[in-house]
Amino acid sequence: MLKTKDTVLEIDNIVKEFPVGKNGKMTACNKVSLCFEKGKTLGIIGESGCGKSTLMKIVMQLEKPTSGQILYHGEDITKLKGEKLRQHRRNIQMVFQDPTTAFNPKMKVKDIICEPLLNFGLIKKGEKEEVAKKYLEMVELPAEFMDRYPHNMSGGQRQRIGIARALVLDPEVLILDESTSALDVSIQKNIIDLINKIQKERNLTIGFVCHDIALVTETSHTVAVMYLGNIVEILPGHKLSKLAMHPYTKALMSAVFDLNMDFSQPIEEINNDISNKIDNINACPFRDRCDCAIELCSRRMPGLKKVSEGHYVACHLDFTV
Ligand SMILES: Nc1ncnc2c1ncn2[C@@H]1O[C@H](COP(=O)(O)OP(=O)(O)OP(=O)(O)O)[C@@H](O)[C@H]1O
Repeated sequence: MLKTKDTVLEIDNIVKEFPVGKNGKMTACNKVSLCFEKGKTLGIIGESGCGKSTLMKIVMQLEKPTSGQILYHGEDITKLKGEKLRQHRRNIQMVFQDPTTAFNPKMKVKDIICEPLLNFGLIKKGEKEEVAKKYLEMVELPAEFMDRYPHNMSGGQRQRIGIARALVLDPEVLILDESTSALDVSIQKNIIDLINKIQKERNLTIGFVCHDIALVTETSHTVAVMYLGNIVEILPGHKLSKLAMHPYTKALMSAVFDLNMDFSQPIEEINNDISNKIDNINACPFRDRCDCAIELCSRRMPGLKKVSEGHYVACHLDFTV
């Protein structure tokens, strides 16, 4: 995935290893490179344990990478420390899966929304009501909600407060890590519509991590497919079902879109034992589950190759024939 003049944030060759046992290690992200474009949504999909959240935590500076860089407008933010890092945090904000756990239950909505601004000394206490009203309006909640406590709200309403709080510092990039997964389908749709609306209004750049492939397809301009720490395919979101080429992406898609699927049969589970698989850097990580695997797949890791504009696949199969 190539950097363009509109690239805001670049994940550059990120490796994240976690220690396992006494001397072992597990690679949660293996040389991942991705670009976030101004005003666009980059969706990241893949089964549980493939490394999506770890990657987003590195982007958010909640985890340090083992190697690689995160470039925000060309500056490596993994090297930032102290006040520079604190100030940088305003640029990239995150909405968590369950905002309830992130909120102080003793704080009123207006305090929750305004806390980041007060922390940065950007408003005075007397301005809280005015700011809370503006942001409640943005997330389509009535102004009276400012005096409520989080436990007096529904899950969807709480998530709207989470979005308001994340946007109050006017970040350029918003990371949504399974931010709608805990909600009912109809509420999910409302939240996604709201995020799409805010994205257009603010030209917001979004990173969208989600299990729901249909939702990602609908929302993301570009989708990156992750398997055992590796990006195996990158393609335009709205063409995901039509253009998917990597055998893993196709398997994911068929599990979602095949209406003739026999649901009485168990869906094949991901092998979560990542540790001994991913560290074989001389092989394709998907080879053991791939019906199309050839001899080369066991001895060489395929790199991402461009197959058409905005479409990259990491597979030894020849897609030109
Ligand atoms: N702090 C940690 N220490 C050790 N291993 C970790 C740590 N954090 C994550 N992992 C491992 O790294 C791998 C990737 O985890 P991660 O949470 O990034 O996956 P994910 O794709 O976001 O999964 P999910 O969708 O279930 O949240 C997993 O095997 C996980 O067990």
